[in-house]
Amino acid sequence: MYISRLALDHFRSWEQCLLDLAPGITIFYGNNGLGKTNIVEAVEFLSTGLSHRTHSAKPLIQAGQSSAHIRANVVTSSDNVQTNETTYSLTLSSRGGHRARINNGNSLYLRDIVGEIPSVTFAPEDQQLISSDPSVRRHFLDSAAVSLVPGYYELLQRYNHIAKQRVALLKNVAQMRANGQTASADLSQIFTGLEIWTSQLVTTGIELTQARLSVTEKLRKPFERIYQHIAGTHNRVDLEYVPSYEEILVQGQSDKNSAYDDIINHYQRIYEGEVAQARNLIGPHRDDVVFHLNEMNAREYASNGEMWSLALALKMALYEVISRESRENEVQPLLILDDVFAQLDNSRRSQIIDFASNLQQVLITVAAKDDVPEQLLSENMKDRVHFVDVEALRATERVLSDVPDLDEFMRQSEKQEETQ
Ligand SMILES: Nc1ncnc2c1ncn2[C@@H]1O[C@H](COP(=O)(O)OP(=O)(O)OP(=O)(O)O)[C@@H](O)[C@H]1O
Repeated sequence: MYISRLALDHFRSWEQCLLDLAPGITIFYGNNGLGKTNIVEAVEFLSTGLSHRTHSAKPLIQAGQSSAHIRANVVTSSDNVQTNETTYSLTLSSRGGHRARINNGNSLYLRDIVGEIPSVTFAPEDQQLISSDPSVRRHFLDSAAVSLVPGYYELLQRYNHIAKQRVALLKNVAQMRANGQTASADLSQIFTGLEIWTSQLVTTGIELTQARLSVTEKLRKPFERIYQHIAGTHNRVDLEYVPSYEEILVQGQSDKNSAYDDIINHYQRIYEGEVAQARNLIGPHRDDVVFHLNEMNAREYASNGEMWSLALALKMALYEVISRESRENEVQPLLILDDVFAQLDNSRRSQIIDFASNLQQVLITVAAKDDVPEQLLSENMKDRVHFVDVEALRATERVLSDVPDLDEFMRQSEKQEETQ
């Protein structure tokens, strides 16, 4: 699978951008701040509904605009013979409620197309995957699960919505108590609401926890094998999912109902604390993942280099698992390497290039052409490696941005091609 054409409209710093892409390795180069990461971030968002740089879609929309568009023509092929071309388009709105479309079909939600173009992104932020706070590791789990668990994106959105509603009610209770309203019809209505939202939170949270558990289980073995390949077979590594709903691990996955009862009891025990802090004190939004390196918690003991290797092995494992699971559809995920070479030593750089060399499509960003590793410039890679000068692309944008509407813009550029 590869993207043959990418069009952006009011996405981050891009007023408009139209790019034809080929299978193989495409390297976007240009000075800092030109918009290289913005291009690959658009692909990542279209693929996963998530960005490695932001938790909300708002910053993805060009400042001063109310919406942004991403459109990608995706070619699926087997044995390099093109079999199908599909156009995925997504309109991000600053008011939320993003809309998507496949070819000229009906209007869809973002959740309907998430995972259709599987991808894995390596970014400089990966170095902090092991060491930084749990939200970064949860983001990794979510981006893995959207490609591996059908319906996960919607489940996550649902959970976040329920969690927000529940917090609003906890705040109401705290407010009413502060005002001395300890018994009123309003308060008993809030209690009923709280009971309903808690029940929904637990049901959705259990599903989310089980999905994350299954993703971690799928990653564990390939992660260990790949880490040993990178760092030597004497190393033992493991991945441990630490769910906030620890009752799930005690009960075992099959016993959903008794886990439900135990978690509801847990919420009852911590109710006073939740009201005092106006927060959901337990739930998948507090999950974490622990990396064990030679029986030690890597977060506390691993060196910087080891943390890089753990993160690379994890991402490579994810790539392998997604490839394996989508094999029957003959879909090979896209690989995005955003500005990673400058931070890696020669050995890790080689490992990542060996990994990327034969994949169907790899999108790479580098600040300068000199940052491109030698291996990618060798004679035998010549036919597979393509370069995009992002400064020149910006210059084209200025000409094309006279056309205000993306659809019109796409039609014009297609017509232009036909006449050439
Ligand atoms: N929503 C937005 N609206 C307008 N401009 C934005 C928006 N979000 C980011 N930018 C601009 O995009 C630019 C950064 O783009 P990007 O991160 O793609 O750069 P880059 O070419 O990858 O640079 P580097 O090599 O430093 O990583 C910055 O100038 C930033 O101000």
